[in-house]
Amino acid sequence: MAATPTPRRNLPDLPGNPAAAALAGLQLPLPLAVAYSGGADSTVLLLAAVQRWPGQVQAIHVHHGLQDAADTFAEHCRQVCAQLAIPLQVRRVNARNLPGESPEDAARQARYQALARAARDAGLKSVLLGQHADDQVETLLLALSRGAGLPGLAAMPPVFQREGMVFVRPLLALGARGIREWIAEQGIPVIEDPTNADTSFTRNRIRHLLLPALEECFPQYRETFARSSRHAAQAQELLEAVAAEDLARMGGTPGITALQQLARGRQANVLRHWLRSAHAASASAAQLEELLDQVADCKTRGHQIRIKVGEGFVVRQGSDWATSPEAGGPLGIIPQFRAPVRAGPPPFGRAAAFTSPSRWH
Ligand SMILES: Nc1ncnc2c1ncn2[C@@H]1O[C@H](COP(=O)(O)OP(=O)(O)OP(=O)(O)O)[C@@H](O)[C@H]1O
Repeated sequence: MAATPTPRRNLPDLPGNPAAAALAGLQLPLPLAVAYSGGADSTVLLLAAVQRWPGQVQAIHVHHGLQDAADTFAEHCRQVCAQLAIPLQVRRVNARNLPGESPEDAARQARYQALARAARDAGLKSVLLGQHADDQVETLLLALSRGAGLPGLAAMPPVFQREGMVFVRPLLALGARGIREWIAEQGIPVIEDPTNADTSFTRNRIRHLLLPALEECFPQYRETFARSSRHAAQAQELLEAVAAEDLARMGGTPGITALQQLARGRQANVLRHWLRSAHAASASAAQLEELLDQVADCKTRGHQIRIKVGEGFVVRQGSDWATSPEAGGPLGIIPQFRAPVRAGPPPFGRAAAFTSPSRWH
């Protein structure tokens, strides 16, 4: 639904908004959107944004259609935005998860796509998201609970691009409590998503059980955990750069001889990068270990490699044998993604058939 321009009225004076300081020094491409769920965090962000950039801010609400309450959420957002004279778009998405995909991931993917498109359609240049320091800690703990590597431990980036749109998370240094307390004092209604209390979701168990314990044990945990995430993000950038160089030296596809000349950790790094960048795929730790073992064992012409990764297979490509003499004779084989043997579904396309790495939060 397109944004309905509404006559601008003066916003109520709302001093002490904790998000105001977070936006004060920010220079962002304007006009911009606030991703407005109707919850406390994005409401506080929306209020701070319209005061920081008067006349340059619109709200976008994504109607997930997953809960019965979704219509009520959208209606709530309409009413608040109408009262504050903030233009609002409501976008409906199909957020149902595919087999093997988590419902939260599916909803998140659909939401970011809808936000990027809605912002672009309205000529907006960036989108602000309301995740705060507690969300960041929850994301880090979720990553730890899955045994994630550096990309997961880096948690949510403060700025990223998706579908050509710049997304910004300006509240990552703010704790949830200050936000909640401030909005409660303003008498501005906010949505309390009923699923937030449902402890069958791991994130909610972290919020309700772990964070209070962390608070007692390490009162500074928000800052220190965030610092660790920044270290992880920086280290990951370095690893990406090394992997890109290694892959470029191999001509864009990992050759076995070239891989064998690298230390095992560096092989893993370049293979992960190749899978992600060329195939939008990610290997589990076990799959990658198996692939590395196979690469190490690959010493004869007849050695086959065929390892399942995501929805596809990494195989040793017989056809590339003859075309890669520079890779060192018989071991110059290039493993590539290929469909499993002919029976069954048609060969996989480059990206679509593989599970994407979960980098979007
Ligand atoms: N339905 C939605 N429509 C638009 N933006 C959303 C929606 N759901 C979430 N977002 C954006 O993503 C951010 C993080 O989402 P999350 O699910 O953690 O928040 P929430 O608990 O639904 O709401 P809030 O963060 O506003 O309290 C929100 O702050 C908001 O900016």
